[in-house]
Amino acid sequence: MIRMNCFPCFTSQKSRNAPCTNNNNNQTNEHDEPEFRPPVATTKRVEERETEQLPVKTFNFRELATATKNFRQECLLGEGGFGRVYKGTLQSTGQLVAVKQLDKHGLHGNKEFQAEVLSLAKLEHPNLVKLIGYCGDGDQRLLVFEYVSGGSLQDHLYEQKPGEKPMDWITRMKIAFGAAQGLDYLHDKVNPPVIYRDLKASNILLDAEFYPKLCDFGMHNLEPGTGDSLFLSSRVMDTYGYSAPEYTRGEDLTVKSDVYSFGVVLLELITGRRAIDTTKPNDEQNLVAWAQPIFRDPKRYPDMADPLMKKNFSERGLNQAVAITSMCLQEEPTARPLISDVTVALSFLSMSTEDGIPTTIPMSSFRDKSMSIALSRHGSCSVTPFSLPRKEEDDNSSSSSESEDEEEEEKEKEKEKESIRSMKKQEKEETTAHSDDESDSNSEKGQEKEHSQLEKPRDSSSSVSDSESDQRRSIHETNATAQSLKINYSYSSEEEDNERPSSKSSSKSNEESTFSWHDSDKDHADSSRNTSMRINSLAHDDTSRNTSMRINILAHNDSSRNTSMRMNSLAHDDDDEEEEEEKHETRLEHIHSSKSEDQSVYSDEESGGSSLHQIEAEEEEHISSDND
Ligand SMILES: Nc1ncnc2c1ncn2[C@@H]1O[C@H](COP(=O)(O)OP(=O)(O)OP(=O)(O)O)[C@@H](O)[C@H]1O
Repeated sequence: MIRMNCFPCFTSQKSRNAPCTNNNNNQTNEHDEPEFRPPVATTKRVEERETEQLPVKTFNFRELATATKNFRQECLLGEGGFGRVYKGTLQSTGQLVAVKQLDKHGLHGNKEFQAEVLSLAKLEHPNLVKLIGYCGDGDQRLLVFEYVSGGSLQDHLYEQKPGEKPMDWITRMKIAFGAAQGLDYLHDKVNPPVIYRDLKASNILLDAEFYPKLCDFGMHNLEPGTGDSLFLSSRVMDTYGYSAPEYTRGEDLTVKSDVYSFGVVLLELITGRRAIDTTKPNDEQNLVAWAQPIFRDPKRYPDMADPLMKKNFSERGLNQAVAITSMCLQEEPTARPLISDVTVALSFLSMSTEDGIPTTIPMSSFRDKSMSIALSRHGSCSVTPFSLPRKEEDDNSSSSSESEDEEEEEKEKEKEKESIRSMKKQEKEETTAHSDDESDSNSEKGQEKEHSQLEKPRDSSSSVSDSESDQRRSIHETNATAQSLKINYSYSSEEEDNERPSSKSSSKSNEESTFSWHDSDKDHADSSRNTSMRINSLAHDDTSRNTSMRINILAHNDSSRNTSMRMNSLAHDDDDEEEEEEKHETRLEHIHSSKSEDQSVYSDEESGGSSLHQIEAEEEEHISSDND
């Protein structure tokens, strides 16, 4: 039923005839002339004021009725769980807006509504649809948002217009990156964190340049009929396919539930398949259920990709994206990565690598170990178990009390344990699944290693819009930060503990290392055996001596050769899991070689000790850090 259609006096003959573009894919630019301008005399604003200290306006109902041509059908953009959404033009400024008319079931009181609106208005980020204002006249509950002209991600993935080109890989990764940034803002930059609860492809809107903006965030308390099972069930149906397993188990939702939903969206971007598609055969209708067995079989990753992309993507990038996705879709919430870590990883994947420059994700970029563990597991980095300190955000924690630090560390350890448990569980499943095809499994390991190396971004020089350039600046900053990060790495968790900012400084805390990974990629034929890892151990001691150690990992199994350094990852012993988890650590121990002093063996015991990589280590001593 169409509501609020009783304002004929606000609609001129001209406006009746004027088309109200309700095609949300019409690429209308916000700066274009608005297509509808009712006569000034009939649309005089009764009231518009800035709500105290907040960039949100109150609109009266007439104003919004005018903007949407009395909520005419032709202005209807669509109807969702909250109510109908109309495209409109604010008469006072000519700005295009989306007016969301909240369903009146379970109507919230005016004060309650206002309070919700004010807290919504505080959420501002380039990747979130901006709330411009609201109307709470009488029993009206309307929200006015910026209009996003390009339609939703769902439209572009599944409801393409004739002649519309399918989205390419980089565009998809950029959309994922932008959406992750929006979510990261809600989870990490807002206090208290906002759980989105409703992340899905139809809630990711795209502007004319495919810049993503999340909508319907923070609206939980405005849901119609909250507490009314009839209305709740219709929304759950809509979100079905995106909801985390804990939701179906009746547990509380957390930020990690959003990470799960994000994983589903990422999977949709990669595969071009809907989260739920009832037109597909039974075993393919639920996207995650369909994808789970494929996650364990990297050989099948390329078949997973959206056929519309016609394999126009780097296989390595695909493998990394799938690795991130499968991590987000872990059954156990605590085993899923932080969205901030997903964001960092996607910042690298959303960079074009057409020039074939080897790319790097510094492990130090990740705040939580689960992401580096996941990427390591998918062969993106073999040197997982370095104990990494948290990123620069934690610098702020120096002001926190010691008990908070301890609590934080406990949580970290718990998360790490959970990740390892989850990995082991999955590894066991894989072992069972592949026990009848050992040779395949071996070749997979090789393939994973070959294709899943981490990528180094390069700057894009194309001209961009303001918002996009902001985003690129942000990408650049992220990368610059990541690349310049010095890892205070330690060889055991005890040592790591000693290196926490809150700890008393020790000589170890002054040992800083930069870590970069040069990938062996198919694209670089000759380098396929020469994955080179450069570790610059910068000893900031009184003599300012920098020790730079170069380690080349040669991807073959000849362990008998030339060893001077051994890296043991002690995280794998089924007999004594708890103890091993405590020992989750990497050791560098120098062992002697019969042939050469400058080569090493990297022993990855996590993979059953079967993969030994030759490491060539050359120690260079620099007199000053200037030489680095
Ligand atoms: N700010 C906006 N700019 C442009 N179009 C919008 C905007 N907000 C919503 N829309 C469009 O309006 C329609 C309804 O959106 P709405 O968010 O209410 O529902 P939904 O996302 O389809 O479902 P749900 O409410 O269950 O999430 C969708 O087609 C959506 O793309």
